[in-house]
Amino acid sequence: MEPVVVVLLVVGLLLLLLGAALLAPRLRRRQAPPPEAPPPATPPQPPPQAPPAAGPTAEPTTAEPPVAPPVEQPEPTAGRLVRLRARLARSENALGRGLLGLLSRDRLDEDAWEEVEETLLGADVGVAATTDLVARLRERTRVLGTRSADELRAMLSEELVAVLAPELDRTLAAHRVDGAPGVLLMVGVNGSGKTTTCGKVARVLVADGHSVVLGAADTFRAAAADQLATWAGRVGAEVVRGAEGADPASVAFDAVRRGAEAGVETVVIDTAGRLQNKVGLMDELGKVKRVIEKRTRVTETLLVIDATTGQNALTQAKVFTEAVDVTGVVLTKLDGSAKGGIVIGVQRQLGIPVKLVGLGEGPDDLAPFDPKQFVAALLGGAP
Ligand SMILES: Nc1nc2c(ncn2[C@@H]2O[C@H](COP(=O)(O)OP(=O)(O)OP(=O)(O)O)[C@@H](O)[C@H]2O)c(=O)[nH]1
Repeated sequence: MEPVVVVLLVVGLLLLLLGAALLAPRLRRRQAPPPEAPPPATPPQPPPQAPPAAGPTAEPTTAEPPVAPPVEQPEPTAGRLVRLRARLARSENALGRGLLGLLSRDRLDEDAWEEVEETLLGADVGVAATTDLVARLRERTRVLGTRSADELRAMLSEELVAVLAPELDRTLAAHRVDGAPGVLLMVGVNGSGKTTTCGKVARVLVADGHSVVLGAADTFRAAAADQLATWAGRVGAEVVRGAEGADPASVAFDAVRRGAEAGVETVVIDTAGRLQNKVGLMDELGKVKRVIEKRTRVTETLLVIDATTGQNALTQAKVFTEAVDVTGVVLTKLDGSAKGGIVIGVQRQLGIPVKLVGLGEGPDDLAPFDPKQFVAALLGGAP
């Protein structure tokens, strides 16, 4: 064999050995066993705890369950008007004291009677009721002759109470009938205080020991449903609401169905009060009522009127009475008005009893209306 060939063979052999030496570890790695099999099952371990805070008494932290807001105990309704009578101070000054001052004049001439008339009209008593009242007072002061302050006060009180028709039934038909919850429908223009009044009425009912479901059928204003939910939460009542812009009638229907399932005493339904279009309003309210009545009867329809909007409120109120069969009036914001005579005017012109009055923004500032107590507050003295 040629020496060159021998050298080439040796070099080739050496290269082969070198290549084998380099590839061997890689091949060993490729054939390595799969990762370790999981250890046998053990009971689940608690998550590792954060190291305790420094200090000898530190305890390990644990998550607190969410805390529901405390359920409030509303004030009883009896005597609320008496408690809130100071809120009528503005009306007391403008109407009560004004009239008493005028009638105690020595000479009640035509000018004096004109002033009495103006005082009554200025307090929103309305023309018809003012004419009646002045005629009655003229007659009685004539018969009475000389008048002591007490006699005058008693006479005025009797006449004001009489013109408030104390014989009207002012009880709220909000209770179960024929095995179904009472249904209270709240209507009125926006801003009159409907949503607030729904909340306050729910409290009145809860205060009297009844259970309530609230229906947020004012789907026009999203905040109204939130507002209602807050009122409900405070007294532990349930609220049924729909999506913003949902059909108010369907929300009202769901609320009534839920109230029936839960066996509550009353379902209180808030509505939107857009007045820009009378036909639209009548259609909407009419439909809400019709749809509810597929299931059960609406036992009370309350018209909420803002006392501070005066005679204008009456014009709007009439639209509602044409749309639905209103059974009672709630006069809100009487605390902010010097025109307490609106109670007389509203009742007289609508022919519907005032059942509740709002005397403030506090949760229990809604009182069952009582003519004698109201007149006593106006004139300042015991009923
Ligand atoms: N001072 C006073 N404020 C009241 C009374 N009742 C309601 N309000 C206030 O009137 C404002 C309007 O009340 P809401 O209940 O939102 O009126 P609403 O009729 O539901 O209004 P919409 O939802 O827009 O139709 C709120 O700020 C209430 O706190 C009351 O008797 N006295």
